[in-house]
Amino acid sequence: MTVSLTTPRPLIAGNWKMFGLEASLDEARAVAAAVAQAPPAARVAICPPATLLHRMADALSGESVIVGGQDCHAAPQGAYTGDISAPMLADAGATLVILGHSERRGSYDETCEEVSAKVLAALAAGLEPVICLGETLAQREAGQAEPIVTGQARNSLPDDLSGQAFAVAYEPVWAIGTGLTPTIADIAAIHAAIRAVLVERFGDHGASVPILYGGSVKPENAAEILATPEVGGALVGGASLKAKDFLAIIAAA
Ligand SMILES: O=C(COP(=O)(O)O)[C@@H](O)CO
Repeated sequence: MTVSLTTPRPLIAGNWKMFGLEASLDEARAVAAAVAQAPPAARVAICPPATLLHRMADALSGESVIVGGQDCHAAPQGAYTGDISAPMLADAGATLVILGHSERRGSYDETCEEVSAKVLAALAAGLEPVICLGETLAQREAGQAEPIVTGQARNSLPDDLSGQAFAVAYEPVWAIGTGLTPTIADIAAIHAAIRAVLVERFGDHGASVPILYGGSVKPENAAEILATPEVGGALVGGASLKAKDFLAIIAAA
């Protein structure tokens, strides 16, 4: 991790996706207890399914582990069956929200423009958006990874983000849940390209926005990935479901 005076603490966020019932709260409690006992260098977040959000926020109230949502609608309320709005996430105790995850871009045809609108909705509700970007395997094999990801960065981030707390996550689609990861050189190259877009768009503020890496982050590879230039944290899927694994990744930061 390249840490400069303007670099905030790295962020290690667990995305539980559609996993977790009441009993899973014990894993979150175990993470919070360990973080309280030995405060890590990183900020720590857990993003459970919406059904657990309120209960997890209550269970972790007073702890330094923050709780986040996995998506939100761009409107604050309305007739949108099955959706959840940013003010609702905040009301349930979330302080952060993952937006534009490839599973949503892929399964729900979410466009960059929709993601951008959600970013504004999240900020208006006081949430810190974590905006996901990433190329497919076909795009990488066609030599298009960098233009695809920088294009997503340009189009998924609204113009006026000055002074706002947000983070970006580079998550190659082909690395999610597969055990595959890009080379460290490839991660560094894409992170540098994202950084250039952030600086071009937001000046000094863009220089300090954390850029997380996500995709098959495990205890075994976390230290090397987190030591890569411009990697400002990790967005962790499967390995965040077990406190032991998630804590090992947090310790690597
Ligand atoms: O999708 C992600 C990566 O999942 P892994 O199971 O860690 O490959 C990322 O958003 C974290 O959920």
